Amino acid sequence: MKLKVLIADKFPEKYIQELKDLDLEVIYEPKLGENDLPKAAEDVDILVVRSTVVNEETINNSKKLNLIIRAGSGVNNIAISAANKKGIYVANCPGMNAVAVAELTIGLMIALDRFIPDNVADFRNGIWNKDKYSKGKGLKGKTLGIIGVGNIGKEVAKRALAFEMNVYGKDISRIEGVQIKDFSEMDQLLPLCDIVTIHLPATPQTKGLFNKQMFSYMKNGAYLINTSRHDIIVEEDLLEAIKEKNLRVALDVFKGEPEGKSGEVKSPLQNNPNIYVTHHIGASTEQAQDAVAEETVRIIKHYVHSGVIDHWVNRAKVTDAKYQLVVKHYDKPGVLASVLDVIRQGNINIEEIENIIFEGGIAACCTMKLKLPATAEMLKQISENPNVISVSHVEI
Ligand SMILES: NC(=O)c1ccc[n+]([C@@H]2O[C@H](COP(=O)([O-])OP(=O)(O)OC[C@H]3O[C@@H](n4cnc5c(N)ncnc54)[C@H](O)[C@@H]3O)[C@@H](O)[C@H]2O)c1
Ligand SMILES: O=C(O)[C@H](O)COP(=O)(O)O
Repeated sequence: MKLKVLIADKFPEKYIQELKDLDLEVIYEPKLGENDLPKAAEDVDILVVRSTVVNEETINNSKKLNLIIRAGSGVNNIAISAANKKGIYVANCPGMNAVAVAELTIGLMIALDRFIPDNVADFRNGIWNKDKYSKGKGLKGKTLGIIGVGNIGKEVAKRALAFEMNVYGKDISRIEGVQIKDFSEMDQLLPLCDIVTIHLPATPQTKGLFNKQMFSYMKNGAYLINTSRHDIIVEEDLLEAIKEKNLRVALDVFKGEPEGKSGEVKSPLQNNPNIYVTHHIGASTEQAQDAVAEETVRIIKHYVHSGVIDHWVNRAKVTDAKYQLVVKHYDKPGVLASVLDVIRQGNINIEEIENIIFEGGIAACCTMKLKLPATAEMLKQISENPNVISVSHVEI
């Protein structure tokens, strides 16, 4: 039976055809919303989404779902904890839309500095105002703080350096791959920045990070750009900070973003002259959408042909494994079963296991990560199997 793939978001036609060529049953329903998915994904093996929400109900209701691919970067629209409980893989396409988001970020930076959207709006309303709009500060030599220096943050850094800006960064990991000054504390970094741009994932640690306190560290009149996720900013605190400090702000994401691709929108940010909002278009260039779709097809192809999930995001980062047992053995039926039987009798849980065959198919090596140590007696029993070549056991 063919594997069934549901694509529940906009996806380029060329790549849908590539999936069909893999002998998969492909269902393309780009208009499905969060509430349609529990029924629509009930019977599919692979689900591909962009920002469409895959909630707990969709996951719990699914009968065969094995892989959810976020055709994009942020996976916060997927109920990962529910997927974990059912052993459903979640993967994404990291870096594939990074350039597109970086380009939008630079665009927003210039738009803020030169009041481009207001220029256009006035012109469309028959108003000429060279005087009012001739107050750009210029970007050269200004200090940019990049919060979250991952795939997107790095692309922003490269472009800002080409603009001859001072570029500083803050990340939980060491910043590598771009030559920018790495700050560990926001209260040290934010007061230096003329422009702050946020490129963080939405996680429990980043939720509400930009609150009253963070805004208190920012310079009067600084620009703030957020193209990541709305939850990182406390919007009420932002509105206060705009009043108090005359911050100027550009957002590609905001609270209450409509689920559909078109329709009405209502937000308390709407009538504030210090705020520009774009329509969550960071990733929406033809180049980025092609790159994301190509990567999605590659992930599916690799999974179908080898069972390997690339960019698997819900694999446990740490397990309870404390010991490693490596058994080299002749690759014959029943050898591994006998080793596993010894471990079972010792009531030890195997957290991870991998069996690799040497060229020629005669010998193999099985590496097991164990929760508890194997006893000397167990190791002796395993070694005594004539088909076992060697045994090693270490604490990890
Ligand atoms: N507007 C759009 O269309 C659009 C497009 C793509 C991505 N995004 C959003 O941008 C986010 C970033 O995308 P990316 O591709 O650069 O992701 P990424 O994973 O490559 O980079 C995120 C960086 O944030 C860092 N980080 C995580 N938690 C942190 C914390 N608490 N403090 C400091 N640093 C932290 C990580 O170490 C990493 O370097 C995505 O998660 C997504 O939400 C938006
Ligand atoms: O995380 C992402 O990749 C972006 O938010 C893009 O979202 P989209 O695919 O819905 O445009």
